[in-house]
This record gives sequence, C-alpha cells and structure tokens, in this order.
Amino acid sequence: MAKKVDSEYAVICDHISKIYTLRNKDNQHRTDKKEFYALKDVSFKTKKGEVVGILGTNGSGKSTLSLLLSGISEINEGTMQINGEQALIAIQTGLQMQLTGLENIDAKGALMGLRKKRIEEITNDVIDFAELGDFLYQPVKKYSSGMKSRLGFSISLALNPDIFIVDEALSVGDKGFAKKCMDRMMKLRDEEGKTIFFISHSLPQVREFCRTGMWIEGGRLIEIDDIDKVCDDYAEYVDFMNAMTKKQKKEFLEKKFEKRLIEPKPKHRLFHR
Ligand SMILES: Nc1ncnc2c1ncn2[C@@H]1O[C@H](COP(=O)(O)OP(=O)(O)OP(=O)(O)O)[C@@H](O)[C@H]1O
Repeated sequence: MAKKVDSEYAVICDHISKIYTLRNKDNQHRTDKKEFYALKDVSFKTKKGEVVGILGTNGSGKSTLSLLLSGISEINEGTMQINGEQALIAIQTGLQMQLTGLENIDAKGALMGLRKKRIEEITNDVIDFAELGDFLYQPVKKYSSGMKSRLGFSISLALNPDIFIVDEALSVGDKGFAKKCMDRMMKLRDEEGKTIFFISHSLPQVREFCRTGMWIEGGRLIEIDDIDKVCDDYAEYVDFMNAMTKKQKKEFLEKKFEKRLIEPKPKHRLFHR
C-alpha cells in the first residue's frame, strides 16, 4: 500500500516493480504459469505541480504505472509514497456498469466517505460538465465508450483531487469533449498547480501539455527528462522499430519480453533412501 507523506514531492517511487502472472493452457489442457515484470525497478520523484507525460510502446507498462499511482493496484517490490488524493481518469475504470450515471456518482462519493451535501455539489458539476442529458438515468452498460469517458472524466474532475492520472481517456471521446477536457486540464495545471500524469500515444499532445517526459519501455524506466528531449528520443526509437522487417520486429519483441520473465525457482525434491 502506498504511504501518504508530507513533502515537496507528490510521488516518490523507489525501485518499484509490478509482477503479473500469465496462464497459458496447452493443447492437453495443462496450465502453464509464468510470472513476469509488467514494471521492473522503477525509481523517480515527481514534485507537486509537475505535469508528466508518460510515453512508451504498447505493453510497455504505462497503464500498470497509472494503476499503481492511483492506488488501484499494489506494488510487489520497492516503496512508493504518495502525497495527496489521487484520481485516475481512464477509459473504463471506476464505473459500475449496472448502475446509472447518477448512481455511479453516489457510489463513488460514498466510497470516498463524502457527505451528502458534497455529493450533491459533485453531482451538479458532473451534470454540467458531462452533458449526458437523460443518459445520466440510464445504466452505464448502455453507454458508448465516449459517454463512459465523459462520465468518468467529469466525476474525477468534480472530486478535485491533488493528483490526476489521465490514461488515454481523451482518445475515445469526440473532438469537442476532448478540447473541453484539455482546456480544463490546462487550468488545473496553470491556475491550480495540480500534479498531472498524462498518458497518450499522441506525441504532439504530450509535447504541448507536459513539461516532464517519462519513457517506459519493456517495463523499465528508460528516461525521465525535459518533455522535448524525451519525445525526441522516443520518436527516434519508434522510427528504429518501424524500419525493421516483420521478422526482425518479432524477434526483437520476443527477446524484449523474455527479459521480463521471472525464472521459476527450482522445486525442492525429497529423496528417500
Ligand atoms: N491484469 C494483468 N494480468 C496479466 N498481465 C497484465 C495485466 N495487465 C497488464 N498486463 C500485461 O502487462 C504488460 C504491461 O501492460 P500495460 O497495460 O501496462 O501496457 P501499456 O504500456 O499501458 O500498453 P498500451 O499502450 O497498449 O495501453 C503487458 O504485457 C500486458 O499484457
């Protein structure tokens, strides 16, 4: 569990790792279990008010980090300190599909131990920002992905946390709503000094919005620096990958994945005389 501390830093990660288990069934229905590092030995410090763009190719570990930063998932190794309330804004997280939009707001508020009056204020903010009209009375399972994103984004904004973790949330909404969210996030950055982690595959968007870049590849932190420097280096890597033949790329990715696997420990055998 991430500890809450008071300091100039919003987040301090010290050699953190996240391990997942993969289960494969072979054609004889035997299950083969493999453990691998979704993130390995990642250390960084983020100051309060910093706006960090997280870059990396598919499967590199960005969403895993976003779940750790938001306290939804727990680290397996290392230590992590979080100073402030966090909220994850992602395409589908945190919404209960069988509940209506309004019930989701109540559920989230109750989960956070908020008073009735505060939940009412939040509900009004969500109604204003999400612009979902009568759909707020419908179960979320009937929403399109863009509508879920509108609801999730609006709830997180209304909760007004100290640390925002935005994971590809703008990629499914329509352009109008994405612009409205970006405008609001710029306000959070410039006027409210919020700490923001921003995951996006759009380099121009990351370059424009963030000041610090964090590049994660194969579960490892490759670089953390000024946003332009990290975007340039990452773009060079993407070009290098794109220049490979299909076969080269397959071998390259397989090797990269093998490095993340954890060798199973040899089983102890008991020998009887
Ligand atoms: N719950 C899980 N169980 C097992 N493996 C998982 C789980 N969640 C993610 N993974 C694996 O962990 C690795 C990192 O995944 P993650 O979603 O963090 O990548 P990402 O950088 O966000 O990728 P993308 O850009 O495609 O969204 C991937 O190999 C993924 O398959």
